[in-house]
Amino acid sequence: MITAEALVKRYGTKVAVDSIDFSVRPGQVTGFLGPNGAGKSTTMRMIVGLDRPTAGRVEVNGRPYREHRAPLREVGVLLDAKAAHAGRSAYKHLLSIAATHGIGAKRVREVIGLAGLDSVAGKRVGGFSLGMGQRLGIATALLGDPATIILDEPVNGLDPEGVRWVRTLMRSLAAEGRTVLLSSHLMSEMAQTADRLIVIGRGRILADDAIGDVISGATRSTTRVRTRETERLMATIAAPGVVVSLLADGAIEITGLTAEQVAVAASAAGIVLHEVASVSGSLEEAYIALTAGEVEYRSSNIVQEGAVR
Ligand SMILES: Nc1ncnc2c1ncn2[C@@H]1O[C@H](COP(=O)(O)OP(=O)(O)OP(=O)(O)O)[C@@H](O)[C@H]1O
Repeated sequence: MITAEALVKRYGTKVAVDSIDFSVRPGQVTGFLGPNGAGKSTTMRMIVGLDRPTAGRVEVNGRPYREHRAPLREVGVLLDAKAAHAGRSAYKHLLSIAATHGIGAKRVREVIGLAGLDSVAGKRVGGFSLGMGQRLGIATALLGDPATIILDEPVNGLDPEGVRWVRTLMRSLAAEGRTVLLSSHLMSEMAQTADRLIVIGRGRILADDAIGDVISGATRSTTRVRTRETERLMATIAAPGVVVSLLADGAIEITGLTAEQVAVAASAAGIVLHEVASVSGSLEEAYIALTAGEVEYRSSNIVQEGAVR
């Protein structure tokens, strides 16, 4: 469990984290999202005692990180995958960290296997690809078999198999009752991995909820219908607040009525529907909507994607 109360970090006049409160619960994967410069890394660094809060507090399992007697066994962290000593082998790197924390060589071999590094364990870390470095970073985070795991962009540089591995690993760690906090800019991946989301922008919390509620709160659901009697259906369902758009593929998209309401109205009018479906928004749409006014670094020419209307 991670809890933050009125947590603030200022660098000179720059407010990186602006008095935020949140809790990250055990048994779930919590996604940490926000535009570049939103304050995610700063918050994660404060959680693990690498940065001192300007005000407020943040605790892991009821205590500030630094006050834990065996922090590596309490919290596993991946903040910078390039942090490993380049001249050492992966095995020696892990062994040296393990040795200073009273962790045995057996656990080192376990995490090497868990991270899929068996075949390269004896190779110099300096020659590792970005993906191998990420795997080593995750192995390091798991070394102390911690109850809380914090990973900043863990899938960065991983191939599709590696991305899936991280997803499965995070889900299974949460299923074991651990607390998992994960940042990523990959929305589709986050949508498949996280149970809850904390979204921040310019150091403030924009959303903190179950992922489905974040999406439904920030996007609108539409009803997608296909019929040979498009015009009659449009006349049947016409009402204030109901907006109908004809899509390029011949289907129609309706806002303001649920799929059930459309089906009932069509049935009462004797209109045959070939397709009727409720289409909810995506996490990417929700994220873009939530962070629209909060982006520090934005490209000047944003192309709107979407259906032809
Ligand atoms: N050591 C520092 N000195 C001064 N400003 C800093 C420092 N570290 C971070 N900042 C600023 O604080 C803000 C938050 O940065 P942070 O790295 O936490 O964002 P982030 O959400 O992790 O971004 P990204 O997605 O790009 O990693 C940014 O405006 C950043 O420039």
